[in-house]
Amino acid sequence: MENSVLQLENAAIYQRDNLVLSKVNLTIKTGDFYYLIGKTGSGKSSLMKTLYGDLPLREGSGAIVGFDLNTLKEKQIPFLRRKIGIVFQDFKLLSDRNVFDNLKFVLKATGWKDKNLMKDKIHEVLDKVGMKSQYYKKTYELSGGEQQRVAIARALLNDPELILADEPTGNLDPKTSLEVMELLNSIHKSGKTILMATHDYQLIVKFKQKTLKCEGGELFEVAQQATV
Ligand SMILES: Nc1ncnc2c1ncn2[C@@H]1O[C@H](COP(=O)(O)OP(=O)(O)OP(=O)(O)O)[C@@H](O)[C@H]1O
Repeated sequence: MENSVLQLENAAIYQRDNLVLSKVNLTIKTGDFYYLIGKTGSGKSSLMKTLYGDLPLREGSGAIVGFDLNTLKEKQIPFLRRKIGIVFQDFKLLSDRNVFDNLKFVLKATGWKDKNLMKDKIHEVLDKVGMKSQYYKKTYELSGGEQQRVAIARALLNDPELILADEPTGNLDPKTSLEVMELLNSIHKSGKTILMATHDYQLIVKFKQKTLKCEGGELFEVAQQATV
């Protein structure tokens, strides 16, 4: 489909030999924001991992940000990950270096060379997440919410076509979760496409978006949650 960034057709999602989801049909277009919900063990993370090349797509067809998931080779995975920003529940920042160097590490690993351009880009993304003034801090000096902001900044570095966020508020208290969600919402409003797995009912009620549910080994779209 013309402006789709993600398309799965009749896909089956496996963890080793266990079939986790079958008959998955999904199209995400530029500018969409989808939640991915479902009980623990229902397959949310397995689907995400298949999308960023951590699990192979063995059945059905799949395309993401211009890559064919059926024929994706190991050596293409870093290039795929340059075009998607991934945000994890546990932030996955490097604790031995400061905020600036965490982001510089990613830029260097993805082919950036010019020091001034790297510096400008790092300050630009940190500014977007409200962390510009804390660029010199070690990541262990930051609160969970601040660490997740830096992780979101990291996901924005290469101007991704799609952001995959797997339980981004899972380690945060309710107030901080709301703040991080507001940030993701503003990033969406600035034109980014987001797929976000979450357990957090508070958030999906407050910030209504299109919602996909994993249940009974299948994936389907459900009505947006009504305000309670
Ligand atoms: N590394 C693995 N090897 C084998 N099976 C796995 C592995 N990881 C997950 N599974 C199984 O795959 C199924 C789906 O797990 P998955 O982590 O995708 O669920 P989830 O919806 O993300 O759950 P949660 O909300 O708890 O993160 C579960 O039955 C789980 O036990």
